[in-house]
Amino acid sequence: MNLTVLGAGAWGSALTGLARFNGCPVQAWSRHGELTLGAAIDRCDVLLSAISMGGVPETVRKIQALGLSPHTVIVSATKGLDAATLQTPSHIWHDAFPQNPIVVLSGPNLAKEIEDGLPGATVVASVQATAAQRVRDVFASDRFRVYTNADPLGTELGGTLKNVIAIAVGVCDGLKLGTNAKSALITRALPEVVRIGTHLGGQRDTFYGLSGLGDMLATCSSALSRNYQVGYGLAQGKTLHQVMENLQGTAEGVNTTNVLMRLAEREQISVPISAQVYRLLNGLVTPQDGVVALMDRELKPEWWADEAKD
Ligand SMILES: NC(=O)C1=CN([C@@H]2O[C@H](COP(=O)(O)OP(=O)(O)OC[C@H]3O[C@@H](n4cnc5c(N)ncnc54)[C@H](OP(=O)(O)O)[C@@H]3O)[C@@H](O)[C@H]2O)C=CC1
Ligand SMILES: O=C(CO)COP(=O)(O)O
Repeated sequence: MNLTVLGAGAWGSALTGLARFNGCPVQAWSRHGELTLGAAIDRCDVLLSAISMGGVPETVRKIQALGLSPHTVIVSATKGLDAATLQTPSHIWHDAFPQNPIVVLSGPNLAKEIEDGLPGATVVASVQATAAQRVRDVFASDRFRVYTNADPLGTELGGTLKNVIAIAVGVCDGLKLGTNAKSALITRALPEVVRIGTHLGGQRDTFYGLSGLGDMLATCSSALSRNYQVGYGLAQGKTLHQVMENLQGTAEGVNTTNVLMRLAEREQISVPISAQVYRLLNGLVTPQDGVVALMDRELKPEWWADEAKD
């Protein structure tokens, strides 16, 4: 099975390494490399995109113009939301290539740990089980367990929404608010992610699995996470511009937060934690005042029978 990986950033490189470890022939394409996009997509069985969200629509358009075999399985490993359409990356791929099987790959996968050969697990999700299984077999090894799942949207949204929460948790740690506060924040963020994700069409159980809770725990508990680093830097009094200038790689949560707030307003979904992250990123609140706003919220039962309530 021939694999082409689009994007030679941290995640694309780690996934290329995992496939090569399994003996899979891999071509890695990046816009600055020597391999042309035409040659990269020619005769590939699996085309995996690890391009950051901002580059997905442009790359999809280029591949549409070149033409892609309808038999090629497309794998989206991007965790973001498109600012123009408010869509997920796999939706953009599906709209452009409706004949092709689409698989989402997402999980608690800090690229650096995978590059270091540490054990980990992920989810490959598709409405076409055989496509998910083919992708599983490309990446699964004794260092990387790959689970299949039939809910690509829920899998993708879990990986995307946790980036917003990782910014909030970075703030919490940057302000040295303690382990109790951090545990409360992550735990209360979970129903928020479930509320948004299920409203948008993901299945509830998916958000409690590897691609939901699993990825939230990884990203919120590691200083390797770029999104966590954004929150941490803001809590130290840096401006967003200063934080982004010094960041190694992409922190999708910044763009995702802005897109999420537009979605939440349009769909009337209550997102109290994400709303404070939005206000912080847009200079409408200080980190300290964001904490006060969350602590001052009306007291309520921990669980509502109606999950749409916060
Ligand atoms: N790093 C991680 O641990 C993980 C990351 N992800 C997700 O994977 C995605 C990529 O992350 P990561 O690899 O870390 O980010 P990086 O910043 O390291 O790499 C981003 C990649 O996207 C490419 N790219 C950006 N814009 C364009 C464009 N217009 N056309 C073509 N290529 C483009 C970059 O190319 P160039 O180098 O030429 O700029 C680069 O290869 C993100 O959505 C992230 O959330 C998911 C799981 C783990
Ligand atoms: O998605 C990730 C881990 O699963 C990587 O997180 P960051 O993008 O915050 O580094």
